[in-house]
Amino acid sequence: MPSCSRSGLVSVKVGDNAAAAPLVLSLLGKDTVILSMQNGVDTAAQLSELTGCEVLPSALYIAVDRVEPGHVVHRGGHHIMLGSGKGSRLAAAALNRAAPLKAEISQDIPSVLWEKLTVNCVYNALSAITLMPYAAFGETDGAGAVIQMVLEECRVVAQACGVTLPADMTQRLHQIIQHMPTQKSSAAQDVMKGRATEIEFINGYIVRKAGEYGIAVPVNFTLLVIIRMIEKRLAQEKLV
Ligand SMILES: NC(=O)C1=CN([C@@H]2O[C@H](COP(=O)(O)OP(=O)(O)OC[C@H]3O[C@@H](n4cnc5c(N)ncnc54)[C@H](OP(=O)(O)O)[C@@H]3O)[C@@H](O)[C@H]2O)C=CC1
Ligand SMILES: CC(C)(CO)C(=O)C(=O)O
Repeated sequence: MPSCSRSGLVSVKVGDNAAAAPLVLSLLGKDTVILSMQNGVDTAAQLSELTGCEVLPSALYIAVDRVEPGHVVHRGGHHIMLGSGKGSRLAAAALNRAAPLKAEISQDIPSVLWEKLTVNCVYNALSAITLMPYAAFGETDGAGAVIQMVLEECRVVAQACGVTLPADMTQRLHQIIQHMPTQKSSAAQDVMKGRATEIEFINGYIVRKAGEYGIAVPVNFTLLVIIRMIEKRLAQEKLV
């Protein structure tokens, strides 16, 4: 018999985990399963450290945009992959009941999270810099080549970390454009709202890991620094 009866979904931006941790803890029941609905490879582990509780990681292929308070637009995708662990079956069942989603449990969540990280490395920064939806990347001369360069850097770093990205990753990236063409990345939404992005946990993660292994990742590094500059400008604009 499963021993967990409730699921708590954490979907604050990763940078807000520390601030949100006391609230998360105050809402926990004895059997609550915490599910991180956040991007990034190690963000569930970070939340687990902050709360002292087991946190299930997940990878979301669901494009949403909170266009105003209380108004969320779904722009495509309906797939969630959960890590396996205490309460994961109940959490997946609850998600499948609550919304027209396809929640599944993966026995190899590190690979799933690295694949999702690669999707985010490719699309989040490009969309945040250009403020364009994913369809634009399929239509812009040269964008495909940039996407491929980001992917190949991620592939080498993933391999150094012990994860082999799927051989058909280029096609998988293309499918993202097909499944959510009108979506602007969560990072683009942050920029449009004048907020800090999660870039340090996306391309920034690749750059840090690449540094540990002595791997050159110039394209990811360039995207990271451009977003840092945009964030700096947004922060300065808030001061005036
Ligand atoms: N948007 C998308 O399509 C996707 C997003 N993700 C991931 O999901 C996560 C959430 O992203 P997204 O939904 O876009 O982010 P949003 O910024 O739209 O939503 C974050 C929410 O967290 C709330 N929040 C912030 N700080 C706290 C706090 N200390 N206590 C309680 N609530 C807090 C915010 O409230 P307030 O508005 O009042 O500040 C806001 O409602 C991210 O990790 C993102 O990478 C993954 C896949 C797709
Ligand atoms: C699924 C996707 C790519 C949707 O835009 C996302 O994870 C994000 O925007 O952060």
